[in-house]
Amino acid sequence: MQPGPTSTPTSTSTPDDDRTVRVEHLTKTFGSGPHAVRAVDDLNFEVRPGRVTGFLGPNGAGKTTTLRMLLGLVSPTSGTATVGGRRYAEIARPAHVVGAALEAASFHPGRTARDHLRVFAPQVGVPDTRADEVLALVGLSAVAQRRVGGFSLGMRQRLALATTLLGDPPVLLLDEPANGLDPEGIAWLRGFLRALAHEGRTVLVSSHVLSEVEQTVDDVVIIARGRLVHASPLGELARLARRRVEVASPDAAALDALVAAGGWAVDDVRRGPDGATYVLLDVDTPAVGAAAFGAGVELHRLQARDVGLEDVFLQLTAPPPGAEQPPAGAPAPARLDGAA
Ligand SMILES: Nc1ncnc2c1ncn2[C@@H]1O[C@H](COP(=O)(O)OP(=O)(O)OP(=O)(O)O)[C@@H](O)[C@H]1O
Repeated sequence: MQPGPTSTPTSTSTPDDDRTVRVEHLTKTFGSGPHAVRAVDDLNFEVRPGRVTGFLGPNGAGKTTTLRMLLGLVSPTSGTATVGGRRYAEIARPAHVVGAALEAASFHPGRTARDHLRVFAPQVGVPDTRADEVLALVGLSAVAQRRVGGFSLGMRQRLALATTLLGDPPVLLLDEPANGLDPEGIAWLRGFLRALAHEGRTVLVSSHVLSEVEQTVDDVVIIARGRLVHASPLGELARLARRRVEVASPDAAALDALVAAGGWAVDDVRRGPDGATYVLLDVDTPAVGAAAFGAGVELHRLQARDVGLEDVFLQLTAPPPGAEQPPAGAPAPARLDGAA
């Protein structure tokens, strides 16, 4: 069984508010004039402790820039990014409050895993012995004395996680931690992040692929073009997935009449020498089948085509129609859920 990341749950020692990550009216514009890039645009969201939150958006959506602002590595053009109500620069012992792994960390290839951590231990203010503790947490004890240069990508990701855990922080900000992991590595990461959240920590994990984190996260914050497009528990996102039914008949006129009589919303219709095919929304196959049977309409196909979560994610983050390269600061698409 996967050991918990620490033996002392943080939930009893740290008040909830100290672990809340909050982004308010956060905006970052890089450059100025015609070449300005609005990487983050009036972004608002909150990440709660005791849960794993997926911070999702396509490449270039502004995830890394937001995380960098939370870590005080980039200053906002306006708005605030805080952990426990404080900007990173105002936190007294930051490594004991926020653990962060941004992009693939660079390791000195000649150093052993243990030495890598021992270099960081004094900066964080923990004893050398903490290196072995965090190596054990991420399952790297057996390779503690091996040089990092020979590590696989998965081992490097684990070492990066171990580094973030040195100060036993209650808040973890992880940028694409599943990147490049094989299915076994992803399964391990899932269990590990869930254990961290179970201890009462705040875990924010960015990804540009929802399916990568779908089985890990409790909540989702989805951004596109620097703006919030959706924030909710994962279950609410699933409710946005609309049911679809594909129905085909060799008698196009009869199918037209059936669809009109049913009053169903039509997502798509195709006509050809073999008749017509409709894709209907928010209806199920028994309802369409029963109506066709009742009206005596011959069907050649009747098939459910449910929309998966990934489709909802793509729909939410798709560029507005006709805007392949949206200009800096372009307005976000309409929110499907009215999220704030
Ligand atoms: N230092 C910078 N100078 C200029 N533009 C930048 C800078 N950093 C980021 N950007 C731009 O800001 C936008 C958001 O980038 P960011 O890296 O935050 O997105 P992301 O969602 O993390 O994407 P990815 O998944 O590809 O890492 C992009 O258009 C990027 O090119």
